[in-house]
Amino acid sequence: MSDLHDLCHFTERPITKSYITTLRQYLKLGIPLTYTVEEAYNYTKGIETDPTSTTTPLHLVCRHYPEDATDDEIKIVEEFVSVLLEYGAGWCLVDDKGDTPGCTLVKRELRNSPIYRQIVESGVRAELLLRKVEEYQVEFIEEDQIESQTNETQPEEPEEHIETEAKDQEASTSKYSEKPDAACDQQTYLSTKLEYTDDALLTKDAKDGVMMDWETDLMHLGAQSLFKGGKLLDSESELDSEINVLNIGFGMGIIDTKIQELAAQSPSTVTHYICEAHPDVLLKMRKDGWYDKPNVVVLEGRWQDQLDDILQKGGVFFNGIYYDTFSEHYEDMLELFDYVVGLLKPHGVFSFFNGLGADRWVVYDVYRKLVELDLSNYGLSCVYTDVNIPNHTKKEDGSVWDDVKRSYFECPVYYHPEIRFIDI
Ligand SMILES: C[S@@+](CC[C@H](N)C(=O)[O-])C[C@H]1O[C@@H](n2cnc3c(N)ncnc32)[C@H](O)[C@@H]1O
Repeated sequence: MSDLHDLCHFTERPITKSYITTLRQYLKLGIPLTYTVEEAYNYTKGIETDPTSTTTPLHLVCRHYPEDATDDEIKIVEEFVSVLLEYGAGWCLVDDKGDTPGCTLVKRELRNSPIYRQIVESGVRAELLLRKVEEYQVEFIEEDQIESQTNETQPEEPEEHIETEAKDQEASTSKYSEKPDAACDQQTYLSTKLEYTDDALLTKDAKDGVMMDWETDLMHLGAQSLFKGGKLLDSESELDSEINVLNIGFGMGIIDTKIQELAAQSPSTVTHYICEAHPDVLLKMRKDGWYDKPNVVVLEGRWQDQLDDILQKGGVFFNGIYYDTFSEHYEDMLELFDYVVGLLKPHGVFSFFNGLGADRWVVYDVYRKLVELDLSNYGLSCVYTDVNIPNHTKKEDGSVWDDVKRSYFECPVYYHPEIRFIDI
């Protein structure tokens, strides 16, 4: 433990400006505000191996932020956190307990605190910056490379991008794992055998949860949102005479079954498009008679190809589009937004299964904002309904995740998105 770490314990009360002054003094002395408890420990013990966790000063602030802080003290802590963030505190580094700073606040039930909001905003900024860095393939040069480059007359191209050590200790921001397996690589997934169980669709060998029936209520909400796009503009109740609904990703057919139910109740003719890429799922759809249902159009293949086709041919526009696939990433969804603006009717509704970053609440909150920002660039606005999801982690005889490789949803609340063109 160093003086910097001690400072983050807020043992001296009240918390006054002197905390900021001292923090800035440490900065002047060249102490990085990202200095971890593990690094300090290793330094004092003469240990040379790299630590496996990163308990940063920001973690300590989140652990020791006093619950009874006065308004004046809260303002100082906010300023303290701003300085930490300005000087590189990572919003998604994990500490010795496997928590990010935001997770620590969630555990302390301080999700409504201003510093939680600061961390979420910093997460949004970091993700946007990271995207730009990746988009423009910005290369970082290691210090020793800089030295060698400045010493040499013929500068060499740096051979590889730097992988920061911290990367291994960051919380995952994607729905599924980082390893090149069926859960994150489309080509691998599409050639992986699947199996339907009583309450789930899994990859046969690795037991990745492709779809699980605890999501049923959320799928019903999704289906209802799509039919809201059946109403004509400037009308309380007048419906399109022809309603087109598109669901991307059949899985267990939960949302499609609900769409069929709502279509049967609708006074308008509803054409129900289903886009599905996996051969095992297509086989199941055929066996279960989906190909024979009137007004159902099965688009066999990846949405990337199928929607391109529809857009090229023209003539079909949707009142509702729902997106819920597997082994795709946020970048894929960003690509989908291009098709959404091209294929959604002016009064249509787009929705998706929102599991973005949902293995940690703070990451889920960061993605909530990112999605809003990204959609606004397409002239779309997103309204969330917060839904409690009781019992999604438990069933009578254990957890719903017992037979599944890893849980992909750990938040007690689901942010159900309804997306429309702005000003509609
Ligand atoms: C999570 S499940 C969908 C569950 C569905 N919402 C339900 O209510 O049961 C994901 C489905 O998307 C399909 N899929 C994955 N990538 C796809 C893609 N690029 N295009 C079309 N379908 C895809 C998978 O094969 C799988 O059937």
